[in-house]
Amino acid sequence: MANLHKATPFNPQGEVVLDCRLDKVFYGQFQAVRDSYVPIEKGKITGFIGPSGCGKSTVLRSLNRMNDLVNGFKFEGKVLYHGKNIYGKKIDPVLVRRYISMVFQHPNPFAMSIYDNVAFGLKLNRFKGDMDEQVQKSLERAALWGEVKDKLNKSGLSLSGGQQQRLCIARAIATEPDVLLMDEPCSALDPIATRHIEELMLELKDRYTVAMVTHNMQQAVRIADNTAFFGVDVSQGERVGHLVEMGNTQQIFNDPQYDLTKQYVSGEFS
Ligand SMILES: Nc1ncnc2c1ncn2[C@@H]1O[C@H](COP(=O)(O)OP(=O)(O)OP(=O)(O)O)[C@@H](O)[C@H]1O
Repeated sequence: MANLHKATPFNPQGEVVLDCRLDKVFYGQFQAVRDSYVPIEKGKITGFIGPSGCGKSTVLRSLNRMNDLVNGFKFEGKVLYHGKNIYGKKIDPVLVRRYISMVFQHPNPFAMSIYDNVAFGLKLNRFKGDMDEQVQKSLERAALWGEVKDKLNKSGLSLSGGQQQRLCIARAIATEPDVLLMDEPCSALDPIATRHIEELMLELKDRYTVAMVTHNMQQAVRIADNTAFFGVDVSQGERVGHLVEMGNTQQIFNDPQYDLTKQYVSGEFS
């Protein structure tokens, strides 16, 4: 049997909010991910990079049980949130997603007003405070308030792509989550809107812990504090994604431990 690569565990200096050990992740009979230990450090941006199909989104979506909704999904491992396993028997996945929120690749505002988009999760969670204030605060934190304050009743779909993505971020942070998971949040945006979102993410990390999938290595260098590089293992005849290496972003890009990482970050394969 081939000697399977197992990454040297990354030990971050700071507090770990999500301590994630993904032993095996399946979609039906297909194993998508193996042996990946991915600690997410508090108040930092962690970037997930790697070639297509290496399991970046699968790992990200496993961190708030978003994949539970996929038929045949099976998770072996642990995701400890402040020490508690989110896959524990008595854990309510809806509550998990209240604290570990998600922003998707394509801006997906609901077909409702800007105000209602932000208030949506608050109503779902039976928010008891001042709704107007919370909606305003969320839009301010998402750097969108100035652009929409006079048209809160207009449809969220009437906004530009970059504004829609900021609206989705406002919606995601309205319930005051702890962790924001972002799956290629800028891939559908132009460079200016991308720059806005990146600046916003740098501001948000003071308040929220962020984990983000990106195909853009320059983006990882610009904004990620830590980087997890995933690869595809074909040694057993199937294509199984796994963590190759994780560390401080500077170390991953300037002094990687493994040849595979070196080749990827230098653009020798993609
Ligand atoms: N819902 C699903 N059902 C079955 N297989 C899936 C599902 N989602 C992903 N996969 C498979 O799992 C593997 C990992 O996919 P995933 O989307 O996590 O990779 P990725 O690294 O994010 O890819 P990309 O960079 O292309 O978005 C792929 O082989 C993919 O086809």
